[in-house]
Amino acid sequence: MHLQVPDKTFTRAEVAKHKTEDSVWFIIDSVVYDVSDFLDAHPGGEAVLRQVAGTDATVAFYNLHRHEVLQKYGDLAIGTIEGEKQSIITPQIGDLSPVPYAEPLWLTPQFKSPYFNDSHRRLQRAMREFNDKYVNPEAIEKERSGEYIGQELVERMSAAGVLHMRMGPGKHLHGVSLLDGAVDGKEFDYFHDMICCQEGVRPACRGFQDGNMAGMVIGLTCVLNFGHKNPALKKRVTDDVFSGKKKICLAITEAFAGSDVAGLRTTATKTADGKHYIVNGTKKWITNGVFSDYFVVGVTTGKGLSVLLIERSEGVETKPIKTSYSPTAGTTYITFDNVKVPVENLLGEEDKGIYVILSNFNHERWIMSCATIRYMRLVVEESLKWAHQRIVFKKRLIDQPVIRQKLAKMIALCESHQSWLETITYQMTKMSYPEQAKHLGGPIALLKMSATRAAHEIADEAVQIWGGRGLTQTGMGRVIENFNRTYKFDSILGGAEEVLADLGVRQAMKFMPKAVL
Ligand code: HEM
Repeated sequence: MHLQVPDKTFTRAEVAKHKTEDSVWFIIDSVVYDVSDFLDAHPGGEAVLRQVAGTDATVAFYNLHRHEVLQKYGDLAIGTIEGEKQSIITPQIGDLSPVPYAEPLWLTPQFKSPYFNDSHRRLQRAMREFNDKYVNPEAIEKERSGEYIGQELVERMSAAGVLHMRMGPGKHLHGVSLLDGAVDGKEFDYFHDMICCQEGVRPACRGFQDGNMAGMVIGLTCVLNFGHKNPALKKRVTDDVFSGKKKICLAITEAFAGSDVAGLRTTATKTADGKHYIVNGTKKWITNGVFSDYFVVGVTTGKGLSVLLIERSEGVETKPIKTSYSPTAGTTYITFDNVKVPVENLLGEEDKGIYVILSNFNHERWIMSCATIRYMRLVVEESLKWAHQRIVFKKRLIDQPVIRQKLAKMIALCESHQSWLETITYQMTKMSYPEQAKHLGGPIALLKMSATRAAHEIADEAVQIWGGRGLTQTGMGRVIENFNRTYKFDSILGGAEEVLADLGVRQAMKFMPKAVL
């Protein structure tokens, strides 16, 4: 599809006359723009527009702007040049990108994959359309403004089953309408899960990506899997969260303990009548905490760790923490001051909360790998587009061998990690939960560790390709700037790179045969 412009046509000679004080016209990709009333409003200033008045400004324009600028300011177009057609494609809602390597191979028509069936492809199409229409515009707006996700979007995601799908495969999907039947909840597997996760990265707003119910993805799991002691509570919380009425988060890390969860210092002491716990302590870096109603909290209970579901109530205070990504993520410092929690709110067994916490880790780390790897691809796509459109030293960037070297490295890192991710995902579809815990903890830890190392390399190369724009939050380099500023979140959250590397090798050590040498 091309830009929608008025039917009128002009000759190039007619356009050339409009370079006067009162009238400034120019041509971009065969479309004629009258910017006479836009001169004052142009963010790049009036002088630059006057310099190209009456001429074909296509090269100059694309050297400085993203194509989407022309969609936003479509009213400035007054017609096309007689006998000419637009050549630049305007992406439409739901479209796949035609740029090489911009989509994973399984979505590239010429390539085949053993892993994906029709329901995966249907879900991918439906998810992309849904995100393009509803999620991405809000993501871009909220990433910039720092406001939290809007209730209308949360409810729309709830009605479409998008919130449910974010929790991965399971009974919670049975009988739920998922994007108007794009996939049946019973056949939803980890490849569907991967699709939801990877499609969600495309607006390139790392803060909003977490602000968009990341707390639910890691917090509600504990209620679904370990809330059996109190079925009424489990049902109420699950219904509240899936309907979008209430929000939930996972509160484990503290100023005292990050990846080292055994060092937690928030205490839960039973009252004399044995009916309540009294919780005291603090939690730090809690995603979505500021706007959450429910907190899944790691506490010490004397002989070990336990996990409690705590409702926002007297003694619970939350305040935002400023981080290097957008405040829209709702990163929070929480204090619990003599908070009274019914014993029925215990998730799993007392003093055995470590199993509740650990049970979350593999899926969380796998999700983070899906997202990081998809974000890397977005950076590759943007960089390929930019390298073809940016002219420096009288050549396109792509014509410089040094730029092609950088792109080659970026593409290779991206493709190799996606392939590894798909291999592990396939194992997940074939293994029971205990088998996954036994055999995949190590590989998933190594995948996440390696993906974030690759992200580090890609961010570094991409900023070198983009120059100042890779450090500028608005305009052409927006995606690169966001990636470079935020990729570190994934190398810390859910287990730091070094901790995961060590875990991966220690898991392998467990399987070493005794007599190898
Ligand atoms: C219909 C035509 C145009 C529109 C709607 C437009 C709009 C914009 C917008 C929205 C920006 C802010 C940065 C961004 O979002 O990318 C911008 C920046 C700029 N524009 Fe334009 N522009 C147009 C044509 C041109 C042309 C033809 C030139 C020069 C030949 C030009 C030169 C610039 C410059 C130098 C900047 C600053 C870029 C930077 O900070 O990196 N613009 N323009």
